[in-house]
Amino acid sequence: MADRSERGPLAPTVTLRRTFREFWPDTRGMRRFFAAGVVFAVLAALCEVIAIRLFGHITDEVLTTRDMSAFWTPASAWLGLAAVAGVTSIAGTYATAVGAERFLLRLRDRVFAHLQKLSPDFAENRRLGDLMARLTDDIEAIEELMGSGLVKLVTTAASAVFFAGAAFFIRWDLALITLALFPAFLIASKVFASRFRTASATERASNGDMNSVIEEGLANQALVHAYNREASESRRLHRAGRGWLRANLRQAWLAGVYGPLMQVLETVGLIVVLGVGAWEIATGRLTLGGLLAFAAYLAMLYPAVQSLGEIALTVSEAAAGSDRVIEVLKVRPAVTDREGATPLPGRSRGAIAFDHVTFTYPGRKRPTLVDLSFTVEPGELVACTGPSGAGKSTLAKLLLRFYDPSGGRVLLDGIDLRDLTRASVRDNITILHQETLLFSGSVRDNIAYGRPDASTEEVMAAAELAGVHEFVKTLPHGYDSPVGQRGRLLSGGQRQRVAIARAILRDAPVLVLDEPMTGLDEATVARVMEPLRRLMTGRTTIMITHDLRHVPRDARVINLEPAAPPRAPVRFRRWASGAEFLTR
Ligand SMILES: Nc1ncnc2c1ncn2[C@@H]1O[C@H](COP(=O)(O)OP(=O)(O)OP(=O)(O)O)[C@@H](O)[C@H]1O
Repeated sequence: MADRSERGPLAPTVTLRRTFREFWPDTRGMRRFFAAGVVFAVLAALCEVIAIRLFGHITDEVLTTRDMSAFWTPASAWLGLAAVAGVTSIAGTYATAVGAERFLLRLRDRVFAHLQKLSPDFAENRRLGDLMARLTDDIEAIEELMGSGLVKLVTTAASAVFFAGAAFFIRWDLALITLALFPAFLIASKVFASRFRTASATERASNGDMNSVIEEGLANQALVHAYNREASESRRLHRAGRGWLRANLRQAWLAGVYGPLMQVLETVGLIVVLGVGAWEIATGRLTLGGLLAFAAYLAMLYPAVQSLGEIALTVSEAAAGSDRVIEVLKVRPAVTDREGATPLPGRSRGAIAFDHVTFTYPGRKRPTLVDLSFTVEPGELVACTGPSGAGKSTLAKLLLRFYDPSGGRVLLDGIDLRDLTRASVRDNITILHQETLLFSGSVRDNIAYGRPDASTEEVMAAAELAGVHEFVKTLPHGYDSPVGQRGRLLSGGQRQRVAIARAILRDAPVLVLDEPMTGLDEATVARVMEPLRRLMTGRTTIMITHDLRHVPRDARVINLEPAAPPRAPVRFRRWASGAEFLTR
């Protein structure tokens, strides 16, 4: 069998201006740190300019004349300047780091908060490792563009101006000759920057691919072992790693060629200066100290110009990261609170109605639900059955407003869910999923997840009702025992009972059970059933299940058929046993 593909598509390229428009507001509050970084770095550069001038002075006044008495004053000044340059440089680096780290924190928070607003299906349909890479490495790349990169750009440009200015001050005509090389610098960096951007985009995407393979492989390790797929998973990682390696080598090659090319240009400049300078000294228009200082300014100026070119490469790399983050930020939540939406007044009575609901998933052509109508009275238990793919779980997603119907209405207490705030709808509904969802943390943390303010007594009482107490007694640290990643340290039945305790503690008036018995054996089902009945008591319950054996006898049964347009309107038919079928 062929191995699964691990390559995700490259994110669409966005312009630098769009990147700045998107992220510049996030630098609010940090700009003063970046400004301080610039000021200190510029001060340090100024110190260097003066130090070189002192070096020229010492050459002419001490070395050429061999007069030691003229040495001490400029030498002490030079030392003082070096100390000032050191301190300002440290201050600049630290201020920039403070701004950069705070910006990173804010940006990560923002992107994560955005991801949290998207429908849960979004994360499920994406490769988690790739999403994680966007929240870590790609965000760092954006910081390099907007924060430390910008500081570097301004300070390097300022240094270049200082060194060029000082060179002009010594000999403007000589400086003009050397400046003639600058266009060559700029053309070279432009040519390299576009290639570097393509290589960086590939490298970013490959990084996401590798993360995805590692995340999936570790999360599904039991499946990998059971199916003897260790070697193929390793091959997948190797392939993703090779993609990353190729992209990195391409970057290294470009950076490697770029450096020496700049050096050649730099050397040409220096040789021209020395040649012309020697001739000027011979004609007495320039001192040796002047020429050496000029050459030293040039030796500082060229790396600064080279750095400017390198910043263009960093910008390319950062832009590739920002493309990937903007791609995620552009995804709009499937559902938002409409203007004027109000919270549900008080606790819901638990009256639910689906009124001619039609629903098509975004990006799908065929509807999943067509013209579906039914009601559930307060406190009633309704079992929803039907073949796989009929749309049973979709019904739960509409009730929790993960999506809005494409046609018709879903009502809670007679109010269209779209007129209510999402938070108040979800506060009144608890869902128990097919796969019990637990966070790594203690048993207590997981039970209190829906009500973090609950007292220990309340947690214990819920645990008692859910049958958690009997197995918690056997755990080494009782309620403080860790449940492991996704609750893997507990058995399936234990996990389900923790989830029931969590639901009992939350005490919402509406309960949705989405195949809560899936994967449990008969003995475990029997143990879970009793706590489940306690949970259902007094609540409106929709129980989604394949298996009618788990449905309590007093339940009204709704059978959902897969949508097959064109369809006739939905109507109920009495079933011999008293249950009802949804038919079309
Ligand atoms: N996020 C999604 N995006 C696109 N289509 C989806 C999505 N989730 C479900 N579907 C499609 O909607 C249809 C109904 O899915 P749903 O999960 O509601 O069925 P179900 O009746 O609960 O099935 P099962 O009993 O197997 O869990 C399926 O054809 C499925 O492929």
